[in-house]
Amino acid sequence: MRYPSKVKIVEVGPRDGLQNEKDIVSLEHKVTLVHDLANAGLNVIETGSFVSPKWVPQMADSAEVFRHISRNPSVQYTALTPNMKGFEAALAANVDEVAVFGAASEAFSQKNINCSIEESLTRFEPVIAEAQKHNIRVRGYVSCVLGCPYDGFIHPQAVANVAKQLLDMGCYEISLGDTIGVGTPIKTAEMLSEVLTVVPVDKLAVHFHDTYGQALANILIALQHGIATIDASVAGLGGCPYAKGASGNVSTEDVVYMLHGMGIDTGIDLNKLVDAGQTIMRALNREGQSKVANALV
Ligand SMILES: CC(C)(COP(=O)([O-])OP(=O)([O-])OC[C@H]1O[C@@H](n2cnc3c(N)ncnc32)[C@H](O)[C@@H]1OP(=O)([O-])[O-])[C@@H](O)C(=O)NCCC(=O)NCCSC(=O)C[C@@](C)(O)CC(=O)[O-]
Repeated sequence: MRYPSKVKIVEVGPRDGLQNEKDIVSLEHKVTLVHDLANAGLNVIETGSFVSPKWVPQMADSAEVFRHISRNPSVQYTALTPNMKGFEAALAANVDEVAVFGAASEAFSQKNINCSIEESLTRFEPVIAEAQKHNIRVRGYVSCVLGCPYDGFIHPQAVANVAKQLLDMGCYEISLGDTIGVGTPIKTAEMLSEVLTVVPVDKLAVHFHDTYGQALANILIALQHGIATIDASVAGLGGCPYAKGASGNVSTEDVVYMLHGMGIDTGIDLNKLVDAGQTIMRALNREGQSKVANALV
């Protein structure tokens, strides 16, 4: 079996990780987290989200987070932008890269961004066009690729359709999100095989939540399909406020440990990453979800 020799980790902890925290995390803790992650060698950090503060109050200070971070030139500091209002705020905050986020499930699209899949793609069009004018790369997320909290089963063809449309619209990378972490390895393989008929492997990323403890097994399947970009969240922080019951993302520490154990390079210092996770979990006053971090500590 051939595996990629190098994997890009997209660290989503400061955004996907923190967005579901009930108590507002202080600006200082958010900034420290971003700095610690950059120090650990992460070079793509999803730092915030320019969404409605009524919908996701925890992300209301994203512009402030961007203003207060000291930027490491080798790091891309990215953010979610669901519409032009979000994109304009991201531009003002000097974000390096933005992401639009669609879904393979109609019900989730309505609950999460208050519009149908088709309407969401129409809203993304000007965001992508404007980003291109400013030489800002746009990532496209597809949520609920292996199941939806409202619609249940999602057909792989539905995932492939949205992924292909986002690619054709100009997204440079498509991240396939198992938003509620229900996927299992064979289902993951079936979904990836379908998406790979329309999206080249070097344009794909995977984004697993670990609700049912399947994330690492599913990531292994993605690696076997040649996918070399993996989203993860330090200490396994996370969950989506519009996907009830969804637990955190797969923890970055666990992914890095597995990849290094397979001889795959990530450029990340695992000990510094574990420290970053410990620091944010102390601030949140609870234990992190990373098995590797808990074992090492
Ligand atoms: C998309 C909207 C805004 C539509 O929400 P809406 O209510 O339909 O929007 P609207 O255009 O009618 O505007 C309503 C109000 O929101 C304001 N507004 C409008 N846009 C913005 C903006 N960008 N930034 C700040 N404010 C904004 C707007 O100005 C107005 O303010 P008001 O006049 O009432 O005071 C809303 O549904 C929303 O913000 N949703 C975000 C939900 C979200 O962030 N979910 C979590 C991220 S997705 C996820 O976690 C999954 C992922 C990506 O990780 C992958 C995976 O795990 O699978």
